[in-house]
Amino acid sequence: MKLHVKAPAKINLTLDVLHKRSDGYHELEMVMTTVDLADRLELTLLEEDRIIVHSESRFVPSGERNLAYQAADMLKRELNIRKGVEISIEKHIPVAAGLAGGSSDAAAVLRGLNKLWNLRLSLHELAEIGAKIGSDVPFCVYGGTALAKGRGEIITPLPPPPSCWVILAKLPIGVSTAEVYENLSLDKIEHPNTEIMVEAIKNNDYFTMCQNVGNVLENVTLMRYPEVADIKEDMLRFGADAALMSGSGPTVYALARHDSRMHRIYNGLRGFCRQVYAVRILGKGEEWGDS
Ligand SMILES: C[C@](O)(CO)[C@H](O)COP(=O)(O)OP(=O)(O)OC[C@H]1O[C@@H](n2ccc(N)nc2=O)[C@H](O)[C@@H]1O
Ligand SMILES: Nc1ncnc2c1ncn2[C@@H]1O[C@H](COP(=O)(O)OP(=O)(O)OP(=O)(O)O)[C@@H](O)[C@H]1O
Repeated sequence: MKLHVKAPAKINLTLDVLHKRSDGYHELEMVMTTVDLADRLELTLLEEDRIIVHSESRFVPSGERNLAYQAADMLKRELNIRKGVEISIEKHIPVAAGLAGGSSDAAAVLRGLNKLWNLRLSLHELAEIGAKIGSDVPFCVYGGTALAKGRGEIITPLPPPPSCWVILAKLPIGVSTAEVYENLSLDKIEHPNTEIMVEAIKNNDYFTMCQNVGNVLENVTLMRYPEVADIKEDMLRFGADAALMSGSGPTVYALARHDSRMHRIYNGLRGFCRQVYAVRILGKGEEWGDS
């Protein structure tokens, strides 16, 4: 028995850090949404008690270090399952890019195995198990658009944001999320207004959404890699309605409402950045296209 699962990338419309916690994590408030750039996973049921993960991408770790492996393993241990699975990952989301690619693969495995192993767990239960793998996994279990709090695992679903193009640009730099959080100066933060962003989404107000994107991790990564700041500047010069870094970076994205503006930004960036993608916001959860 085989199952195909889609694992979409996420972008941060906002990312705010409130304080550093005693467990070493940062208390967050952020608005995230999934976009139509996705990995594809094939899950094959194994009767033997074994997890196999492979991918043709040379950037993805094999075996136990892969978050998809960790998701299957966590589910087996939590529920004492004796079945196995072979997971094949077709990687499309750039790795270590701020787009939660690994977390989304893990979430897709949780959703997929819920069906393949006939577990009947709710999304809430899958998200709770996902939180033990990584902070972004619970959001990826739900997909769509959400306000995330805590270390990222407390999820409040939101309606889809106003429809628009998202042009993503990823320079060939791999960023360590832990290092970015470590280098954040909490006293120098300019906080985005999460409440206004949530209202803008609820009111389907594209321009208020564009005016209020903000990510406090941006300064850390942009200071370290000025070439990422240059790409963001270029996006605005080519006519983006908004431009922002996603997660801990280095991917930056531009928002554009009209096709002509999207083409101008996409073609302008393609001249000097190899990994550029023009995609739509997926917005709604449960649009994974699993089969
Ligand atoms: C930047 C974001 O992608 C925004 O959605 C997430 O905060 C990161 O999510 P993630 O990659 O799933 O993060 P995890 O694998 O849980 O943590 C990686 C490292 O990031 C730091 N980290 C992560 C989340 C958080 N709320 N505070 C932190 O300080 C910790 O040093 C942690 O060791
Ligand atoms: N299935 C996977 N796909 C991609 N990376 C994986 C996977 N499993 C483990 N990893 C490891 O996880 C690390 C982070 O990769 P990922 O692409 O998830 O980063 P990210 O987009 O910055 O994540 P986030 O936005 O959640 O911080 C990489 O160093 C990679 O080696």
